[in-house]
Amino acid sequence: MSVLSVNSLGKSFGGVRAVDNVSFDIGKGEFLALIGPNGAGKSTTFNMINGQLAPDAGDILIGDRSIACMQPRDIWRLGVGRTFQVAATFGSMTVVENVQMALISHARRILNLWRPASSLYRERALELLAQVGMADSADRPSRELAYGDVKRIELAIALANDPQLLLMDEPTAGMAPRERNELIKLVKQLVIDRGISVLFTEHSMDVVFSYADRIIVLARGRLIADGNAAAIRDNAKVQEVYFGTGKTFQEASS
Ligand SMILES: Nc1ncnc2c1ncn2[C@@H]1O[C@H](COP(=O)(O)OP(=O)(O)OP(=O)(O)O)[C@@H](O)[C@H]1O
Repeated sequence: MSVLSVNSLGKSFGGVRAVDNVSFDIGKGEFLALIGPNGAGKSTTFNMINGQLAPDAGDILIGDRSIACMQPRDIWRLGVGRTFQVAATFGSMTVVENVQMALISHARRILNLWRPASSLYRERALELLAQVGMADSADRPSRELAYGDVKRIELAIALANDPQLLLMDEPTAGMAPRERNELIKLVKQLVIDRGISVLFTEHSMDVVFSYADRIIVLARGRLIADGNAAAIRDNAKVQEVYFGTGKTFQEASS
C-alpha cells in the first residue's frame, strides 16, 4: 500500500486553477521530487497535503485514511513531518533543547514553558542531532547557527515526530550549491536508513536529478510527467513546458 495517495486533486483561486486533477502516490522509502516552473502549483499541492489548504476536489490518503480537510496538527499526529521554507527554531533555546521540545511535543506531554527542557529526552535528542551531523553543536544557542545548520536542526526536529512521510518544501532555498547538495545527501541517507518516504520540491535540477528516486512534474496545475531521472530528462512535454527556451537541464539549473 502507498504511504501517500493523491487522487484527482484540485484547487482554484478565483479563476486560476492552481492544481488541476493531479494524482500520484509515494511508496515506502521513496524519495520523490515535485518540480515544475514558477506558478506550476507545487506549493498549493504541498499545502493541501499538510492541511494548510482545503482541496476543492479529489482526495488525499495516508495509508487508507483520508486527510483532505484535516487540520495540520491532526495530519502531523498521523506521522507526517514537515520542514519549512523559513527556518523555524527558537533562537533563545539551545540546539538540543529545540529537539527536546519536539520530542516532548511528540509524546504529547505538557511542558512548563518557563523552564528549559534541560533533562527530558536529552539522550534521544542527542541521538537525532548525531544523525544530522550536529551533535557537536548541541549546547550552543540556536541563534548562533549558520543557515545551513539551522536546516539540519529542522530536520532533526521533523524526525523527532518519527514520521513515516516527510514533506520538504524547498528545503535548500537560500543555500549555496555545496550546502544544498550536502543537505539533500543527508536526507537521502535518512530515507535509506529509516525507510521513511520524502516528498520534496527543489529548484536545483542538479540536486533533483542526482538524488530523487522518482520525479513528478507539474505545469500550470497539471501533472505532465512521472518517472525516474532518465525518463523525465527525455520527456518531450517536460522539455517543452519546463525548458521552452531550448535550454538543456544543465544550463537551466545553473
Ligand atoms: N493564495 C493564493 N491566492 C491566489 N492565487 C494563488 C494563491 N496561491 C497560489 N496562487 C496561484 O496559483 C498558482 C500556483 O501557485 P503555487 O504557489 O502553488 O506555484 P509553485 O509551483 O509553488 O510556484 P513557485 O515555484 O513560484 O513557488 C499561481 O498562478 C499562483 O499565482
